[in-house]
Amino acid sequence: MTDTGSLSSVSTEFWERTVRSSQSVKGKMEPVDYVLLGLAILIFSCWSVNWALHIMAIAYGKWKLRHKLKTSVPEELPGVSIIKPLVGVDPNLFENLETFFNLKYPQYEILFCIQDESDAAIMVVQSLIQKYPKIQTKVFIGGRTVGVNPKINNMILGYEAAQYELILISDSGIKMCEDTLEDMAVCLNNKVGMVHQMPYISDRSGFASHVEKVFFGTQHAKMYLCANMLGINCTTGMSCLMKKDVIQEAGGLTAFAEYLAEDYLLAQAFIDRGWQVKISSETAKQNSGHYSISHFHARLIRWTKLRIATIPLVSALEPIFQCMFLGAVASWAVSYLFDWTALVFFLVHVLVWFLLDYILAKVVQGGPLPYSKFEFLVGWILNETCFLYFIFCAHLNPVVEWRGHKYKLRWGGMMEELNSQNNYKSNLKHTLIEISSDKA
Ligand SMILES: CCCCCCCC/C=C\CCCCCCCC(=O)N[C@@H](CO)[C@H](O)/C=C/CCCCCCCCCCCCC
Ligand SMILES: O=c1ccn([C@@H]2O[C@H](COP(=O)(O)OP(=O)(O)O[C@H]3OC[C@@H](O)[C@H](O)[C@H]3O)[C@@H](O)[C@H]2O)c(=O)[nH]1
Repeated sequence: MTDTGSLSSVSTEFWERTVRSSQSVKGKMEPVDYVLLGLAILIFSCWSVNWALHIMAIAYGKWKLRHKLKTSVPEELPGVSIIKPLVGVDPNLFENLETFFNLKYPQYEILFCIQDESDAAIMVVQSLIQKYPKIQTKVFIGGRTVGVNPKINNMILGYEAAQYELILISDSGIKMCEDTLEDMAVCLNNKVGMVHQMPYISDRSGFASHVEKVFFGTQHAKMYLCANMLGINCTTGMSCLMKKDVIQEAGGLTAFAEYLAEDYLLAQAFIDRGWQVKISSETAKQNSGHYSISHFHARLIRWTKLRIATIPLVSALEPIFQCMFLGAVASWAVSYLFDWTALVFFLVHVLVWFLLDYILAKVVQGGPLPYSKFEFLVGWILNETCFLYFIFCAHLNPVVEWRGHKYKLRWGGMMEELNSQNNYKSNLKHTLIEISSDKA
């Protein structure tokens, strides 16, 4: 018998056995039995796909995150305008911003965009500019209202003043290594128009930080790596390098100012114009000095709301790829299809998932994990059990709170500010404080 022949005889056997077992349990097949049978097979298929995603994420992570592209002529890399949108100061802000003054990159400028004129971030930035007078910098305060998204309003002056062909949007909490910018820039070519860093967490002390690290190194990394490997847009804009002319072609940053998920839509604009969007080999080191479990959970709920409004279909599928939910429904499916014991199946499912996540966490870290196995276990259980609750909370209330302002999300990802009488439209100041000397 040929391979195809044996395969089709196996699948016929599976069907006959499945139908027989359903019939033997329930007597003659009723329409509802067909529905249950179909559902059980669908769940079992999703369950099988899930393991493929796990393996794919580990393999792709191992390859991509360790496979640095290099250029033999770094001095020929195009100039980069780095936009840093800042709101407030945290204990790590100075240290994080300082890493941008120490980049090993031939030509770049840093465009600090500070939302409020009374923000203490201005002092932090000024002291760094004084410390590194050779680095090209500009400071913009107050932004300009071009839409509702406050990050875009804040960045717009910096964006318009950018003089180089590449733009790096880099959130306030990001810490760079000396070669991070080069690592990103070498990924761009005549096919790849945008490169972003997969979100991760720098090594900070404390359980709250470990929980975030476990999340970004496991369930988040799994989907992020798989999506990127399959060419599916899954872009978080905390550290994104892109070609300015493509953004201009899409209408400039202003074109995204009505949306909360401006990062995802910006990447989509590149894809729609035939450009590829890739991740770089280094992960984004989020190193905000303010972190706690409640802050982390609030952020994940905000992101979930934003995904529900922007890409409802994907969001509807999200619970299916959660460990506990998938384990529970798959346990029912296998007990229905094969008469397996649901509880034993569920426990084995959770154990294997946990072990694969541990392997993935090590791959993403790329070195020894800064937490113990016990901390990983507790953080993992917390993340896996809370996620369905986040999805529930996100569905319950479409109002998003971001840096002290409230926004209501609409289908399609458009947003509307709720407390607009307090918003910063009223105190806009388009101020350019200082332009330092050119880099020597
Ligand atoms: C057979 C098709 C199965 C599709 C399954 C889809 C299940 C999606 C499950 C989880 C989603 C993961 C989300 C990744 C992180 C997003 C973080 C985030 O919310 N960032 C926002 C804030 O910066 C940003 O604005 C939004 C980004 C949108 C992300 C879009 C996610 C699409 C993910 C698709 C993953 C597919 C994996 C491969 C499936 C075969
Ligand atoms: O009102 C605001 C809020 C935020 N921001 C800036 O936007 C950046 C990201 O802010 P946060 O760290 O609070 O938020 P997140 O890390 O959750 O952002 C992430 O999710 C939402 C997307 O729109 C962002 O592009 C993405 O970076 C920071 O640099 C912050 O200073 C503003 O400039 N103004």
